[in-house]
Amino acid sequence: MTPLRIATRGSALARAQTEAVAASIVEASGLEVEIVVIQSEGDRIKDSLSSLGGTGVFASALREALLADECDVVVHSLKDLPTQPYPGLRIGAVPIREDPRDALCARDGLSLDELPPGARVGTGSPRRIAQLRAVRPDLEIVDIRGNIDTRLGRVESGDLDAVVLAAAGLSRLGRLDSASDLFPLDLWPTAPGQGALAIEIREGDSIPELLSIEHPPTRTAVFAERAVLAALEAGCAAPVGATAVVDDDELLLAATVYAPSGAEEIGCSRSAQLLGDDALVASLLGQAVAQQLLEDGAGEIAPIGVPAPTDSAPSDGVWPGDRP
Ligand SMILES: NCc1[nH]cc(CCC(=O)O)c1CC(=O)O
Repeated sequence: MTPLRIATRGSALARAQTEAVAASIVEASGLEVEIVVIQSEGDRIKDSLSSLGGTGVFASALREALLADECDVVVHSLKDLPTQPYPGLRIGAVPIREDPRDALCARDGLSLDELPPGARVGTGSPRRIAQLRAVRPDLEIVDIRGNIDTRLGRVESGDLDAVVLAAAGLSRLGRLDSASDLFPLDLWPTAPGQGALAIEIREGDSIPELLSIEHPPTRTAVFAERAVLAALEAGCAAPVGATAVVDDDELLLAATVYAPSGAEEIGCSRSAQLLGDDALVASLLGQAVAQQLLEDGAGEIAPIGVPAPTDSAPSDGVWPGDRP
């Protein structure tokens, strides 16, 4: 039997999460697997992400490999996938989500409140910048990029007082001990899909073994979060946080759009009963939240597109996640 070829980016985080996915597939199905490492443009280029020309730089090399039959399955960080569906591909599984919160990794175990005035905090994400400015306008925010170890290294070297990173990434790399503060989602919603993975496959393929790693409540929650961004027509520079959770038969969704300066924010939360077509409910709830945000003026405070949402549900595709 030929092994299932599972492709990943080459970063330590991507490899760690792909190895975990591969291990659960093997454990659940006994399938033989092979991990294929693919270099992406996003990994090679060290400039700021915004100069790379939009979303999807991390995903595109992997997707091309999938379409070229160089692999059978691709593991992505869901929040890095653009919202539009990719022709010929679909999301074959969404595994159970890790902690979706953002973490502060500060020197001396400091919390955000305890950072001294003017402390230097590194992040490249417009959402995190706006959130930091909103609560601590005195901080000096330093635009950084690079992988998680590089970012943590800038705190260890004393160059920065702190960085903000996803708890999920820290956890997957065994670095959660570096987190000195975990931000509650109700005050600090994170990127749509943060903490979740997308297992992408070719549209026409059927890989029943993937069912063993599918977690339907995670899929429903992240699709609702994605639907907000898709309906906001938010570009990659849009400071938008969204967080959804499935509780019994209820889907709860909250989203906030920030002015880049952090001086203003507009939030909305809604819930819906899950009775049947969960993907449709997720999509409609996301659209309703986005529409409310736009009615409340989100388009005036943040760089987002503002066409009125149509009454057709968006496909289950992908959306412009925020940047690292
Ligand atoms: N933008 C890069 C990226 N993509 C996924 C994660 C973390 C893991 C996840 O959210 O699933 C990170 C790093 C970060 O934001 O700190």
